[in-house]
Amino acid sequence: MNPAPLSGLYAPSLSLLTDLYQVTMAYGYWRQGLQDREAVFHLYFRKAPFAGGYAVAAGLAYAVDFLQNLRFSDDDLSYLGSLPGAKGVPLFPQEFLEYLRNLKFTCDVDAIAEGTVVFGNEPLVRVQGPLLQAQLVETALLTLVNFQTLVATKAARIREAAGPDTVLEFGLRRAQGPDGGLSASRAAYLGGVDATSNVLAGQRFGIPVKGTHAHSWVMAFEDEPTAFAAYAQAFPDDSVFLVDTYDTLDGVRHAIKVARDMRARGHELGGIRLDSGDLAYLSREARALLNEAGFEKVRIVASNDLEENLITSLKQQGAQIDTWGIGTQLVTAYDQPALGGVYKLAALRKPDDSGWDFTIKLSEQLAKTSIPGILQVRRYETEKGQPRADMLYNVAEPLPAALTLIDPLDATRRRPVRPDAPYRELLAPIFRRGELVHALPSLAESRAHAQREVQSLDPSIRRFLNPHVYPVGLEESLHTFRTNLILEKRPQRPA
Ligand SMILES: Nc1ncnc2c1ncn2[C@@H]1O[C@H](COP(=O)(O)OP(=O)(O)OP(=O)(O)O)[C@@H](O)[C@H]1O
Ligand SMILES: O=P(O)(O)OC[C@H]1O[C@H](OP(=O)(O)OP(=O)(O)O)[C@H](O)[C@@H]1O
Ligand SMILES: O=C(O)c1cccnc1
Repeated sequence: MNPAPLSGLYAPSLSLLTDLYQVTMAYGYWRQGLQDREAVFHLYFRKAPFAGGYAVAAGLAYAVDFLQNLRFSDDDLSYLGSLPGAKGVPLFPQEFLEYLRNLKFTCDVDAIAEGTVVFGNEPLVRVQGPLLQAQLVETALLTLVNFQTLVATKAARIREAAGPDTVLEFGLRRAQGPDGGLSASRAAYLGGVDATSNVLAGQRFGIPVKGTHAHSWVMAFEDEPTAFAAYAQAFPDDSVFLVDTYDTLDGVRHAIKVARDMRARGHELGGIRLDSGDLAYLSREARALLNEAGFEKVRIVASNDLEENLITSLKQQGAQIDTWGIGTQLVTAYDQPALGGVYKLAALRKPDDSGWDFTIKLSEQLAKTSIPGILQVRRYETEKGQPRADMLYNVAEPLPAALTLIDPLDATRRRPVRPDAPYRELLAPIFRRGELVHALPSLAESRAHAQREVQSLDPSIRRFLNPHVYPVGLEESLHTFRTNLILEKRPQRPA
């Protein structure tokens, strides 16, 4: 089941979830009669986030929901019609608004499945269709895919650090507003956390919901043992006590006392939570106290501004923590709050329909120069399914028999492709002529896919510190074409 992830969160129609310039360009194209010229855009980021070696694609289900519902309502049109230009005349004439009223999304969309590991320069989404439409959806696609890919990647890193431990996402209170919280909970689950404290995300996406209690629960009673006992009365088999309100190790002793009473009544304490102090030391001490008292199975949850590097360090210090509660750092992607995904025009059908004009955006930096063509990503893998290298190629041109990958940033770095190397193509058809042609996987399936994908990467690419750079190359004829196009477009100024 795939509930429409955006429904009810915002205005009845989300078609204005865009930058004004998409609408002004749409009007301009319409005036020029260019609205139906066939165009191809790619959505991609340039560099994996968090100085990491990979990203986990996410947000496609939101993008599909958005595109399926792309229609301008009467309210949308009257709002656009109310916008004044500088001289007080309406920015958009009525005839254009009538055009928008009848507009239906008719593009082809190909995309990389959520949960797939992806690298810089690889199109996560490719939109091909009438120029006006393909341009119009830029901003929404970027906002939907950039943030979730960022958070799913952060979650995958936290999962990597936590190993087999349980990871709970606790971020809603610190998230960037309601959808910052909701879509972060979704992306965090996709990227590998086990459960969320966010009840709306549980209801909407079927994510398991879990939690403990706050300090205020303890503060609302005369003392800590009374508070724990009261919580155990309410949840005799589902209690995790927060033990650090006054003194952590005294708190553990109080939890043990109440756990004994629970056991006498046939119930078991689920866990304790540490939320301050030296988590390595306190968790070791807590584990020793619990084990001595015969509570080996009581879990130790830790929270307090945790992230992947702290988890790694705490494990190295011998922390006895088996459940990690992660809020702020995960849902706000604290160390890199935005993924710089972009959406670039890469091909335009020639006016006489005789083929394609491939387009390029130049930049002073080669890293920011776009890649022309109608791109597919081919992932070469070992027989065991470990990714070895990715090749970007232009599906509109024939592929040569002998393939060579060329590093887009350094043409001297080349790799010939073994003719029999197994591969898979990452971009799959999602929409054809505006019709959804792909059965989206459930969130749980995408999460399982993400875990397999990240696990399949070599540890040198997964490590946090100076990860190995995964090879992504341009197919040689694409590289040559791009180089020539750069030379053709760049002004050659005399020395
Ligand atoms: N053994 C440890 N090694 C490294 N970092 C730790 C360790 N124990 C805790 N931390 C982290 O140190 C940071 C600060 O914790 P600190 O104990 O200084 O303040 P605090 O416990 O948050 O205080 P407060 O009582 O205000 O919550 C947190 O991010 C916490 O997760
Ligand atoms: O630290 P995070 O990763 O964001 O995890 C969520 C935090 O939210 C709760 O704290 P609370 O709102 O009570 O604030 P405080 O513990 O930071 O004082 C909880 O005790 C965690 O510390
Ligand atoms: O359930 C918890 O322990 C929890 C939930 C939200 C934020 N911090 C902790």
